Amino acid sequence: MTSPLTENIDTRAGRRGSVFVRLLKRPAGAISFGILVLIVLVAVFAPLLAPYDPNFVDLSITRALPSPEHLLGGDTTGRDVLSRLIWGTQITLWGALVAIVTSLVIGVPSGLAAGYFGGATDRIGTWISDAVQSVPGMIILLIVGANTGNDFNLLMVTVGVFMAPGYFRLTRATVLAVRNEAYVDAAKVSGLSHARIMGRHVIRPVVAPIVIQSALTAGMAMGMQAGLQFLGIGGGTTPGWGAAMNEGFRVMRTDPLLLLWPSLALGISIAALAVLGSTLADVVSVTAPLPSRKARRARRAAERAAASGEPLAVTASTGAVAHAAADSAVQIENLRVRYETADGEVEVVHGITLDVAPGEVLGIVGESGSGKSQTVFSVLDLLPKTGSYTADAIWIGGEDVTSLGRRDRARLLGREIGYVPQEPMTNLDPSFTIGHQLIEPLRAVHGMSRADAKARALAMLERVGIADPPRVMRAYPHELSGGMAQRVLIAGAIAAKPSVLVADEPTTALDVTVQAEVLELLRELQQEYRMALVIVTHNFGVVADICDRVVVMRHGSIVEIGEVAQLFSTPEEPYTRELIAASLDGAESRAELDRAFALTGSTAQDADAQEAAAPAATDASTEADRKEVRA
Ligand SMILES: Nc1ncnc2c1ncn2[C@@H]1O[C@H](COP(=O)(O)OP(=O)(O)OP(=O)(O)O)[C@@H](O)[C@H]1O
Repeated sequence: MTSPLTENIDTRAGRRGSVFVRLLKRPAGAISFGILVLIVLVAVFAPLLAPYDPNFVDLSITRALPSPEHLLGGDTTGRDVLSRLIWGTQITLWGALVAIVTSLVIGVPSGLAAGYFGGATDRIGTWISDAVQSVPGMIILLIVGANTGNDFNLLMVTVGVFMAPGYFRLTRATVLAVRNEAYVDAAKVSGLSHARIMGRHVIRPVVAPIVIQSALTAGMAMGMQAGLQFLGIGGGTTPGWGAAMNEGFRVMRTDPLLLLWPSLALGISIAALAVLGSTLADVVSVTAPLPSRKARRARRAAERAAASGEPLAVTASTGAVAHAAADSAVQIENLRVRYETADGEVEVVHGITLDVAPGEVLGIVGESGSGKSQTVFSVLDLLPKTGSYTADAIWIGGEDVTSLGRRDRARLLGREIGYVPQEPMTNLDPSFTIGHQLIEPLRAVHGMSRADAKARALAMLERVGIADPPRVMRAYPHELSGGMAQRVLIAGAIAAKPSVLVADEPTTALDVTVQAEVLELLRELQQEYRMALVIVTHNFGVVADICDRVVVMRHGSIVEIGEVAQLFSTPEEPYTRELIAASLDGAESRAELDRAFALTGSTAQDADAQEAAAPAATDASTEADRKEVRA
């Protein structure tokens, strides 16, 4: 029997094959790769391949033309040209390797830190990178050469330092593009450390551009090294290609072959590296990442505000609290969120106060742009770099977290607070299997053994209604439907049994048939684990279905807070009345649904039960629908 997962599998990735196979399928890729493999083999086996000692002088072959004994002839001092070229391959590749490793070691971590942390780290890193680029490299190389007795390795390290800004800029730009991706936020919320997020999730998209850049940089390093030896710097007695070119250049008129051989070797190597780099770029087809969810949302909201002529900042209004801070699961006092924009600082949440009791379900409802997400992002400490908040206090689990350092604050994530995002797909890292993404936080944050973490992950997947947990553990995110991905994220969010679960519009990105199941699942889990649940939504239907109390927000302020039943029956604010009318207008009531089901001989509850029993099958049809729509 085919499992729902198999039905859902998107086989495009498999058909495309690995990058390496695709590279070799292109003639340019195969030829350049073949040439480079040959060059590396020559370098590695130089002692076996070279027929003579590269420095052995036999005056009888001085400036000799090619012959069966000396295939490329002899040089001006009577040494075998072929042997020197073969040994030269080794020294040339070694020099390029030293330069590349140096620039990678300096450029990639600093670019990663600058892009990921931004702010002062970014400014200082960029300033140093610009400064290094503005220094005349050749003069520094001459100084290093003169003061170190032309030490070859030190010279190549210096070349590496001057090439590091290339890696810095590339890494920084790539990280800037992904650092606001939802899966990076999801990794933060699951409690992973910055170092781990950078080392596992942020570095992935950097790898392909770095490999491509390295192919090009290797060619440049070879050219630099040959250039230095050509100028008589760093050559010494080493038979590098640059030194051979220097010698050949001096006798170019009488013995042109002595210049030809090393020039050919260098030219072919650099060309092969350049062709390999550009073919690799084609194969990987590195495209600019899409703008992040937050950026898209900010842009949409700004466009809406501009179209309606509404100012972003409105008069502040505070909410009310129903529980003492120490008894609350979450309590926020006078929260303000601000953003730096091109027009200066803009306040988008204006001093709101609210609380959530342990085991309570609180809905935060409001139209798009009302500040719901900014409120929960502040609690989760997930505001983007341009955003900041101030609050008199934010209590989580009876502790005021505003007095905690960033590190201690981050420790709460994944333990005290779980987070279920709006867009399940973008919150899963496409580079790792589902199993890895569930197991990693359990091991890193909760110190579980691999076996325990795996058992917990499997149990959680089963609990959230995944039909074949072992199979889903081995799957990649693109192999899941939206509903399955959201169940996976819910499993991850509750795996550590947090006391508060924050769900930011958890059903918005899902098919309507799956929305009800996911809400039902959240409600069941909230009751089973006795968690507080904060659910952000723009839909009063969701509020009516699942919440105990509701906070109505508009333009960054709280309009009304109340028990759901009371708010529905006697809303105090005209805006709440409008919102309820707009949300429920046209929606079928439970009674209507039951009547409809009665005609077919079943009830709405029966239908819910059937859906819950076959969630993955519904997901499969959802995915099929999605594919149809895509087609
Ligand atoms: N990065 C940003 N820069 C500037 N303003 C921002 C940024 N992100 C959000 N905002 C602004 O903050 C306000 C509140 O946004 P928020 O994301 O909280 O809205 P929301 O109520 O969650 O809306 P939605 O239902 O669309 O998610 C909006 O006016 C938005 O323009």
